[in-house]
Amino acid sequence: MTETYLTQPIDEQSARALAEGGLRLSLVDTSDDAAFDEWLRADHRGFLGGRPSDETLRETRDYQRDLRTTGVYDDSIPAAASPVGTANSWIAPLTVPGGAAVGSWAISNVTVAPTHRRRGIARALLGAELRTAHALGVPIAILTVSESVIYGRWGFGPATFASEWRVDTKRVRWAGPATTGTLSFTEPEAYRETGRAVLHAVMASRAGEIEQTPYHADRVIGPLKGNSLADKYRLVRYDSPTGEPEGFVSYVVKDADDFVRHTVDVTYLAAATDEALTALWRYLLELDLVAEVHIDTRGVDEPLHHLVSDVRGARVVGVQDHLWVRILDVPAALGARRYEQDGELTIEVTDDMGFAGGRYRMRVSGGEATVESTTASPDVTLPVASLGSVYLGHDAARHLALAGKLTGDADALDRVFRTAVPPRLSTWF
Ligand SMILES: CC(=O)SCCNC(=O)CCNC(=O)[C@H](O)C(C)(C)COP(=O)(O)OP(=O)(O)OC[C@H]1O[C@@H](n2cnc3c(N)ncnc32)[C@H](O)[C@@H]1OP(=O)(O)O
Repeated sequence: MTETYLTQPIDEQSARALAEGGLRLSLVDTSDDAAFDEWLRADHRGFLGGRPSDETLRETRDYQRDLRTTGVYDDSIPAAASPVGTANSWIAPLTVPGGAAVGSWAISNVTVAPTHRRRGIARALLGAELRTAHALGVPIAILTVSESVIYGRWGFGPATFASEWRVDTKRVRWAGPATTGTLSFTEPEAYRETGRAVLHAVMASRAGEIEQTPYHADRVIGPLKGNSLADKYRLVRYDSPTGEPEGFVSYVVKDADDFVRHTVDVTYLAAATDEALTALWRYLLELDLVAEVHIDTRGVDEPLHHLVSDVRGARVVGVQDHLWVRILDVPAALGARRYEQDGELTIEVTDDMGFAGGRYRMRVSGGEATVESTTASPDVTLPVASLGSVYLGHDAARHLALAGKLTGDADALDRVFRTAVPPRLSTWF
């Protein structure tokens, strides 16, 4: 599969659509440094980043050569070698309820040059990604988004939500259990391998998390090249009483006018066990010379309110959509996860793009589903984006029904699909 996804030819339907507008869709040869650098520069520009240095380009090339890398080119402009559209993709193991890792088509770095916006380039790129994934038999596509208004039209639904916190550490006291294990400072270079293993355990432990590529893992363990705050990064590891590495926190301390009121901006808190989670939270809350801890991309069930003396000193300042899921193969996707309640349900899925539409009978027994096409009348009818929203266990069916994005017995759907622990994705990709 790994090789196929890299070499699968470019999607003809999108190539034709773009050619009609004088544009060329092409896979980028990532072993050609000059061509890849042009793609990386366009990608940085698309996300309003600075001009990447040679050092940054070299590092990114090394990390990202084995991703499927697509560019859209306008051969009529002077800078024809610089793509006017970018996207990349790879197959990421997505943890689903029950713990299986389902190879999912992860799409990232979708950008279109502002000089070429709203001509259908993103439409062509997304269509190409989804048709390619479907052709290769990948049952699910996933992405994280810059704006939540874009991807619903291609059948993606928000499947996990993330919370952002600001904690007044001059106000709260630790009210959790006694903490165990050892905390110590380390350096990213010394900790990479261990950190990646800890991340692997974190990602496998929760529906909604994905296995990290080396690039994404290293980015949260420590700063990559060109990070303007690199000298401010701190990395603290947690090891269990028996010496097992089970967590880490990476963070930046922000300068303050008042020396006793610094802000700590957490890059990533990795906790593979409850003991690691409590020890690392306690560490953050008890830092001297710090008045505020800021952290985002936590689950909606982050237990912080119960770990502090003063609940209102730990504020959730935002909750927003995070992982978006697009089901491409209903029987494969529904059959891959486990369910916490047995039952039977007939669902009718509508899909404008034609990948997942149909009527399916689900029989859940012992937590496992068998899914077959049926002609029986449906209990629930929903667009594929709504199926993506409930797939990982988020109990959204009632809200989707309220919004007109699902009809029929929403409670029955929630009963079968929801999980006691809500899904979470704690990283960006
Ligand atoms: C997975 C990721 O990588 S998320 C990152 C997305 N990228 C960014 O945010 C970078 C900055 N933005 C961009 O590069 C571009 O504006 C993109 C990629 C978002 C859109 O590219 P375009 O080529 O202009 O989009 P395209 O012309 O194909 O539009 C397709 C449809 O999406 C709509 N659309 C596109 N962008 C937006 C937007 N930002 N807000 C609302 N609707 C949008 C279009 O109106 C069009 O709608 P239609 O289906 O009703 O016709």
